[in-house]
Amino acid sequence: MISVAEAESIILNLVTPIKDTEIISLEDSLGRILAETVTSQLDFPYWDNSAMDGYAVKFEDVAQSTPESPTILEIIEEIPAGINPQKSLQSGQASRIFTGAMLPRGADTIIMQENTEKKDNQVVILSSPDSPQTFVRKQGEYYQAGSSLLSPGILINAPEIAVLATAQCSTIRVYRRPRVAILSTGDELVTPSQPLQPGQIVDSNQYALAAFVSRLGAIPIKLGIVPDDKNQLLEKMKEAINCADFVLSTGGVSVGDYDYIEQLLSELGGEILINGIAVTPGKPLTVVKFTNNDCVYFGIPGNPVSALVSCWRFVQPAIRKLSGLSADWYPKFIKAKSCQTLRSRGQRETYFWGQLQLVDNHYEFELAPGTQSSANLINLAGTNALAMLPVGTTNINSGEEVLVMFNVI
Ligand SMILES: Nc1nc2c(c(=O)[nH]1)N[C@H]1C(S)=C(S)[C@@H](COP(=O)(O)OP(=O)(O)OC[C@H]3O[C@@H](n4cnc5c(N)ncnc54)[C@H](O)[C@@H]3O)O[C@H]1N2
Ligand code: MOO
Ligand SMILES: [Mg+2]
Repeated sequence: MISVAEAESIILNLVTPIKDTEIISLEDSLGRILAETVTSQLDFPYWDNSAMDGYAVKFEDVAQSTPESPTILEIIEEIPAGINPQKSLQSGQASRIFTGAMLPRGADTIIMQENTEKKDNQVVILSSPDSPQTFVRKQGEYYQAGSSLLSPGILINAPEIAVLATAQCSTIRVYRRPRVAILSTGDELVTPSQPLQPGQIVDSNQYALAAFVSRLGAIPIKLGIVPDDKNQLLEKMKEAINCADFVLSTGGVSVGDYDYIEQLLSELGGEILINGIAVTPGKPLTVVKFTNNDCVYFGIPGNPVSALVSCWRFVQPAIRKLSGLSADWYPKFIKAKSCQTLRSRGQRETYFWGQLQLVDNHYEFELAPGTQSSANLINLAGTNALAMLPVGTTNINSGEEVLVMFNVI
């Protein structure tokens, strides 16, 4: 068996990022990966404008103002936001102005309303600003037209959408979404709506993995349940390999008489790169490459917790790289105080599921209550993190520090 670090590196080396792109609207861009450098022909701010409700003035007019010796200026214009000022300020004059409104020609300073008194068409300036340009947002201060605004390979979330909208990018070039085929294998499996006969079990993996794939911005292609029958499996596996960038099948990767996946992958011409990792849960994870069409096949263990932990630890970085993200592929770990004693045999990198919480300015890991068994998916709900004991560590006492992987979705 290979180590988790070796497996991670084999998997990431195997993955070629998607190159195909498509043009989509800004409205549809949430969760997509930008495929081009975005530049704008507009400066930002677009023009000099006011940061306060108040008066636009010439600094030299008001530089000596105090409550005892105020400056009185004539108000020549009112400039709400969205209006193009019509008048140029001369010495001794002010324009009434509001937050976000364009500065009139001749003005270089804003006096906030609280430091003034209005008398008919005059304003009394009661205090001096520190310097010219006070409360002026200068054109191009945040961004100059033509320079790079956003780089390819970034994930588009609310902040990026704000930037794209302000740059008037109504259409955007993004990488196409990865296609991930999902199939569940096992004679014992039924769908959540089928009545359960003795010995059967509901296929939870199909739904959990589809949700996981969607959360990563990829397209899940649910191919359903396939019985432990070599011919049917072979056909479904072929279909999966031909329709997707990645295949995630669950079950049939251990050593039982009905565990056919590895044998069938060889028959299909796949090159088996991983067939067992020193990790728990998830030991029998099998990773296979198909050279003829770039497809990567993940034979994921059937136990429901093993399936999700394998996805979080090994498939997630691979989908991130595949999707065109330029960085941020790897799982994220931080140190946290363990609220329970964690025990492992020390022979495999061991993952425990539970919740990471910020308590009084430090992170704590709360183990999911009940049995930590790879067949017990019942206590998975609420899981947002995995505590990890490396090979060689057999015990973390309650109150001691443990490494916690927190990008668990
Ligand atoms: N002699 C050995 N037996 C097992 C070993 C071993 O090293 N030697 N490893 C164990 C470990 S660890 C795991 S993990 C499992 C992996 O099993 P498979 O990937 O072959 O999966 P199955 O045998 O098909 O099923 C295992 C388990 O999971 C349930 N299951 C399967 N598919 C689903 C699904 N879609 N939704 C929900 N639950 C599912 C299935 O009913 C079994 O209970 O092997 C151990 N055995
Ligand atoms: O490794 Mo299995 O994945 O522990 O249950
Ligand atoms: Mg099995």
